[in-house]
Amino acid sequence: MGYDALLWLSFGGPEGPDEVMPFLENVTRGRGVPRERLLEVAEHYQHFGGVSPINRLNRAAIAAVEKQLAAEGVELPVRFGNRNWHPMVEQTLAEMKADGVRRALVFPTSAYGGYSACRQYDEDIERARAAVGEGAPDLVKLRQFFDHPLFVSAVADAVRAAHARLGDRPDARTVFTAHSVPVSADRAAGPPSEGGHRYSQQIAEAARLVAAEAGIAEYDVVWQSRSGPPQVPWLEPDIVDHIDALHERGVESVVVSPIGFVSDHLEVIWDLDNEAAERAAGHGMAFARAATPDSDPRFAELVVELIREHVEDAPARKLSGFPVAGCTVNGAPCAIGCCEPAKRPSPRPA
Ligand SMILES: CC1=C(CCC(=O)O)c2cc3nc(cc4[nH]c(cc5[nH]c(cc1n2)c(C)c5CCC(=O)O)c(CCC(=O)O)c4C)C(CCC(=O)O)=C3C
Ligand SMILES: [Fe+2]
Repeated sequence: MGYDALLWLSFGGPEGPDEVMPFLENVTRGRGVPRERLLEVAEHYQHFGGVSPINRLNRAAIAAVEKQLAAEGVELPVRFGNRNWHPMVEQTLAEMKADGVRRALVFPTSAYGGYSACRQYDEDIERARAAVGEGAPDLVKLRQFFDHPLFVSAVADAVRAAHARLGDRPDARTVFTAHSVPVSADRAAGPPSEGGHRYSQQIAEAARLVAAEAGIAEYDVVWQSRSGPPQVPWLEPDIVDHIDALHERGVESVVVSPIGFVSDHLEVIWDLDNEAAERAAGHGMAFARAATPDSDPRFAELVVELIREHVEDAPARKLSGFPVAGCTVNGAPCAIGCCEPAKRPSPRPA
């Protein structure tokens, strides 16, 4: 098929208490995130013994994809590399080169466009290839999949299951949440000629598709886990504030679907299962958090389908009218200036 491997490219997370601060420093290097925010987030990790579930979940998802590849008779070894923590993508790519890989597909663990969700993975690819230098494997990134029917149906079933846990109350409110980003980053998301806001538009579209499939007429789209200095505007409302607002409107039960994420990483198990759930409990509201799609068998099918679609040059199976995006070679952006990193405030006055 012209490819020697699949590189599973993810965010990374610490796997012990001593790894938390070095990990956080990698994530926030040069990004103007205040020290206080870093220390606060470090606390969240320390509640779990300094271990984020993200690496374990990626390894489990990779095992499922390996099984699916074998079942479909596709011979493609899968390698795991991260942006911010071990196994670091630079190291993985060096090993791939040593093993004779010349050309690999890349599956990034984000379904969406935007700087943090798409373009930054292109930068990771570029950085890793530069680090490996001469003879670095060519890397072809697979497309964004927020509107793929397998993604949508896996999330929709998880939302249905969460409603069932609350006893299928007709008044239960469905709330979709995704990682907030600076308003400036969302404005810059997508090809410059197409008006920006591609990240928030795709989140809204995925929520619409999931709600339609789950038969939910009314729902909200909100944001979580904002970072950065307080004076910089990020996408709002925040999930926790939104729970207050729902309570004030008399809503008594809520289902929260982390549609912006593929797995239960730390921002899901802390910011939702802890902070948002506690706020709901404080108001006496019933609360259920819908599962993320990575543990659904359809997720492995989705990954293999994206691979086949690419190598067989088959038409993209998708439910939205947004153009196919994200599939580029060796870290090139989708278009000149696409999802350009937003200008970030300097951490210190210049
Ligand atoms: C859009 C988006 C996704 C979804 C797309 C995708 O999945 O890739 C995502 C995923 C994740 N974000 C994660 C963790 C963190 N994100 C941070 C900071 C930031 N995220 C941002 C955006 C996003 N982030 C932004 C604009 C920042 C500000 C700094 C910067 O501009 O880069 C910080 C720094 C501390 C803080 O201030 O929160 C941490 C620790 C983890 C791993 C959790 C674990 O360890 O299990 C995952 C999967
Ligand atoms: Fe993040």
